[in-house]
Amino acid sequence: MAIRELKVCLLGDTGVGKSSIVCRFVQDHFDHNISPTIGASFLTKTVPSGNELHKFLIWDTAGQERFHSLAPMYYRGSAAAVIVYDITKLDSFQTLKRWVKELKEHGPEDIVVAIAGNKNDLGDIREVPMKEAKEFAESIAAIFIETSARNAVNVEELFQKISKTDPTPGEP
Ligand SMILES: Nc1nc2c(ncn2[C@@H]2O[C@H](COP(=O)(O)OP(=O)(O)OP(=O)(O)O)[C@@H](O)[C@H]2O)c(=O)[nH]1
Repeated sequence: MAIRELKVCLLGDTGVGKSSIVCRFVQDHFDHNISPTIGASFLTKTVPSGNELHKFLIWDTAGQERFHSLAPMYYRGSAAAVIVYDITKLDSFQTLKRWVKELKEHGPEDIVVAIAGNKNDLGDIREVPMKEAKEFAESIAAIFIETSARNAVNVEELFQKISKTDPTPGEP
């Protein structure tokens, strides 16, 4: 069976749940006390898709501002970028917009962008309306999905959507 490799990086503010999304996808596990990422971490997961196997090579970057300058090392080689915000933190949506701008200016030309509004299990304290985020995603032709790493909602779907867009492989 043919294996297609897909390099994906996760970007977004600290604490939005990037590592939790990856942990849910790769290990189907959620940790309430997960530590902030230092630098970046790398994980892989292979999933069957039709007649192929899709191997996701995932770079989970650190959201803390002091690590910002490392991000180009990860997004430059990626076929897709998942930019995550926290639906309960308006600030994290502003940070997402800055990531979109940075990717447009410095990222690979054909990079597939997916926007993930995480923590949708916390809808009662929501600060970012889904409609606003969806419209923003449409305006930049990005994939949009709300996820809950905690409740395992839409995490697999997020990666499925990325593989369906047929992103070109990133540079080595
Ligand atoms: N309620 C809820 N909490 C979540 C969810 N995803 C992550 N969290 C919590 O949010 C906090 C931060 O999660 P992380 O996965 O470390 O966030 P991160 O974006 O990787 O943070 P950095 O590594 O600093 O960039 C942790 O306490 C998680 O348990 C979710 O879907 N729902």
